[in-house]
Amino acid sequence: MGSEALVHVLLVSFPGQGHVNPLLRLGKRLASKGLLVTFTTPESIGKAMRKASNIGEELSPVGDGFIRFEFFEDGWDEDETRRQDLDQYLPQLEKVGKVLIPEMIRRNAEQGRPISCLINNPFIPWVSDVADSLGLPSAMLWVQSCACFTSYYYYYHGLVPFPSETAMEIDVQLPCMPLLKHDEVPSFLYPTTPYPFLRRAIMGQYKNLDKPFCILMDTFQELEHEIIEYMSKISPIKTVGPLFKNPKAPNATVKGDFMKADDCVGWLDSKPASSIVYVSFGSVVYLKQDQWDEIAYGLLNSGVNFLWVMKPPHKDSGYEVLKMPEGFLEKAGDRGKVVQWSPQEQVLAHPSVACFVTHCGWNSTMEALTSGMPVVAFPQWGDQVTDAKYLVDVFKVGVRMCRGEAENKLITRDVVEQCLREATSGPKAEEMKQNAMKWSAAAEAAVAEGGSSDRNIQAFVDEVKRRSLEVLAVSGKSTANGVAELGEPKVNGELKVVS
Ligand SMILES: O=c1c(-c2ccc(O)cc2)coc2cc(O[C@@H]3O[C@H](CO)[C@@H](O)[C@H](O)[C@H]3O)cc(O)c12
Ligand SMILES: O=c1ccn([C@@H]2O[C@H](COP(=O)(O)OP(=O)(O)O)[C@@H](O)[C@H]2O)c(=O)[nH]1
Repeated sequence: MGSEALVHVLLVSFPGQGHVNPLLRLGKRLASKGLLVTFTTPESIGKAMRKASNIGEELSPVGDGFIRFEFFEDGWDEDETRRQDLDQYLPQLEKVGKVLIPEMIRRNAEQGRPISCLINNPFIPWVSDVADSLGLPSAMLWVQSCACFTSYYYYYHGLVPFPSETAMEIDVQLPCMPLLKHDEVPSFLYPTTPYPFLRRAIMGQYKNLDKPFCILMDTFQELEHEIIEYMSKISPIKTVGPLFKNPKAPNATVKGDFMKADDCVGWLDSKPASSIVYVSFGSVVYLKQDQWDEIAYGLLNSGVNFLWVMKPPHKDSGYEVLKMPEGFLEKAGDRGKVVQWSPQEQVLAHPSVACFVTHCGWNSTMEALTSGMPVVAFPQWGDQVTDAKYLVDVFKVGVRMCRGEAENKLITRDVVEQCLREATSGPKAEEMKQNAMKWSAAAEAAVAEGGSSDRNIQAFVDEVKRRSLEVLAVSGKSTANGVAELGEPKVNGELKVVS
């Protein structure tokens, strides 16, 4: 390559799979539009990512730009159990991040790659403070729906009543949104949530919401049209989703999985079209044994083929390792496959898969919609309960199997079987498939050249470039032409170009 000059952005991610995936996808999108992107998250996760995914020291070309990784130590021993407690871990990340991220930024400038903009995802809002203190612009990638963004916004500012200790069961009406029943409001906002630390983590982000100059969102205009338009007047939001589609670099192999995906594509290939139910509850939800058993029997009794993700619990989570019911695997035989982690994007795109039993995490929701995949909604907590409401009642691509963990109700094998049948055959299944295909087409159009999300990404890239000239002029650290020089591979500066 010649002496190309690229504007450099630093992406700082909270160390959760549902946070790393969208931020890394944004990174690839920005790189494909000609930026140099450095992605960073704590080394504890970096280690898992390097082991499971295609990540090395090198600079990876993506479209017109490049992406590279640097990880930072969170200052705790490898086996520190306090990482499981966000009330302890988030302040620790802030303490070390406020020292190490500026050092990383300085080091990059010294190596000829000055950074022009910082982008973070929720739970680590101090990244904007770091940017401010260095005179750099910052942006935030919101990794849930615009509806949830709005719910938290109204809660944070106390604009409407939410369920409270004295009025637990009130419904919530927000502008441009369907009425949310009390248990369809993001559940971290319930007074009784078992995860108050996640409410605090989100509220921490809202406290700093005036700092980023732009709030990018992994959704698209056509999907949440009215609420996006409404919130755009209040907050500088720009929709850029679905991020997992990257038409300019569809084959970029850089991935951020924490666990190596089990091989299951050959098995999917061996099955008839639309014959498989894919079951996955994402990276953090962990069900109880009795519920797991009911799902297992529901799958058996319904007669469908199935691919089921059974991830091991985190060793410090305190969860008991789930077991399949006695004789289950034998009875299922080749009708079913159980894996620890799946290549979900590939699974959802596979013609043998008929529907997706999902916990309705926002990433899974966007991936399902974009892949034209009907869902059976099995939300547990947080934004999942709101996403389930939208999947079923607004986007009309889903059957509801439960209302969330707060209901504390065992969903029996009969209900599981009935939902699976409803989602895989008959008029309802067909209607949902058609709707899903419609969303898939809309999603493709949003990210295609000139589509709503593509225009927003381009505008963002242009803005970052414009601001980078200001930043570098002020800091006086500019290279001759004000941007990073990516000339010959630098052997000392860990910049090796692979093509
Ligand atoms: O990784 C975590 C951690 C965590 C805890 C300790 C630690 O050391 C590291 C990480 C805590 O809560 C989470 C909550 C999440 O909710 C998920 O967040 C997504 C994005 O906000 C949503 O779309 C999904 O619906 C929702 O299930 C996703 C996560 O990845 C995590
Ligand atoms: O077996 C699996 C399960 C999940 N995922 C990915 O992990 C992410 C999970 O994010 P989501 O928001 O759906 O849920 P969370 O794990 O944050 O609750 C999504 O991008 C999925 O594609 C995957 O690749 N393989």
